[in-house]
Amino acid sequence: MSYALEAATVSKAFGTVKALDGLSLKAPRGGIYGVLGPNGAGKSTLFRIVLGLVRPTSGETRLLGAPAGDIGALRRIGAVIETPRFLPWLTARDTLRMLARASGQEAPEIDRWLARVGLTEAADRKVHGFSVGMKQRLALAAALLTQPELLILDEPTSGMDPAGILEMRTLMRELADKDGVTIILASHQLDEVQRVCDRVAILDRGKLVGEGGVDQLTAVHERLRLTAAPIAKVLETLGERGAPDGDGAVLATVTRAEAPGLIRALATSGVDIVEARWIGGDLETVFLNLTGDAADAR
Ligand SMILES: Nc1ncnc2c1ncn2[C@@H]1O[C@H](COP(=O)(O)OP(=O)(O)OP(=O)(O)O)[C@@H](O)[C@H]1O
Repeated sequence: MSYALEAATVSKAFGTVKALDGLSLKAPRGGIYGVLGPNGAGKSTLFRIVLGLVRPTSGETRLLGAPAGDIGALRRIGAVIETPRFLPWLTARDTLRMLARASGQEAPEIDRWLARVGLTEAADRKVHGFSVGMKQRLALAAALLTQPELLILDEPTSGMDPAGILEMRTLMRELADKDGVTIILASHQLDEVQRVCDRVAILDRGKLVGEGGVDQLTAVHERLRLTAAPIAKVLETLGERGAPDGDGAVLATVTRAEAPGLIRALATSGVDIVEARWIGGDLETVFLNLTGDAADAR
C-alpha cells in the first residue's frame, strides 16, 4: 500500500537546532490527517522536506508513493505552507485566473472554487484589502484549482475568526468526504484538530510522540466524573477503578460501554447520582500525557 505521506527516520538540523530528530510516520490516503505539536516541533520542516523545498540531513520521505520533490507527484498535490503572498493590486478572481493560466489550464472553474472557499462576494476586490483569513482562503482556492488528490496545509485556520474557522472546517470535511481529497494539515490548535481530523501524529521537539485515530487516542484518557452520595459507596463499587476528585466527586476509569451498567449498579445500591460527565477525552489531555507540557500547544 502506498501512503499519502511517509517519513522514514528523517532528521533535519539547522546548525545546532534539531528541527526533526529521527521522525518516522505514515499518513494514509483518504480522510484528514493532522500533524500537531507546539511551536518549533518540526511540523513546517516536515512539510518543506516532503515538498522538496528543504533537504533532510538524513532519512527519506515519500509523497503519494513518490520520492520528495518528484514532479509527477507534486502535480497531484496542492499545498499552502506559508503565509500566502499575492500581487496586491489584483482581484481575487484575477489572481486565480493568472495562476490557472500559469499552470496551463484551459477552463479553470474559478467561480466554483471562489464559492467553495467563501470568497464569491469578495471576488472582484483587490487582494491588498484582504484580511489574513481571506488570503488563507484565496490560497486554498489556488491550491484547489488543479483538483489535487492531496492537500497539504500548514495552519489553515490561522488569522481566521470563529465563523471563518467553522467554514474552513466544513470545507475541509467536504473535500475529504465528498471530493475524496486527502488532507494533511499541521496545527497547534488541538481543539480544532480534534474537531476536523480522523488521525493525528503528535510531534514534540522533532520526534513523534504519539500517532493514531483521534477517537482511539482520546478514549484512552477519558474518565467518567461522578458527583454522587454516599461517596464511600461509589468508591467501594469501583474498587481500583475509582479515585476521589474533590467536591464530592469520583473519577471512574470505565469505558463508554461500561458506563450504563455502572450507573445502574450504583443506583440499585442506593447511591444518589447528581451528575455524570466525561472528562479528559480531548487532544490536549492526550498531548499533556505524551509530552508533559500542554501549555505550548494551545
Ligand atoms: N531555516 C531555518 N533556519 C534555522 N532554524 C530553523 C529553520 N527552519 C526551522 N528552524 C528551526 O527548527 C525548529 C522547527 O521549526 P518548524 O518551523 O519546523 O516548527 P513548527 O512545528 O512548524 O513550528 P510553528 O508551529 O511555530 O510553525 C525550530 O526550532 C525552528 O526555529
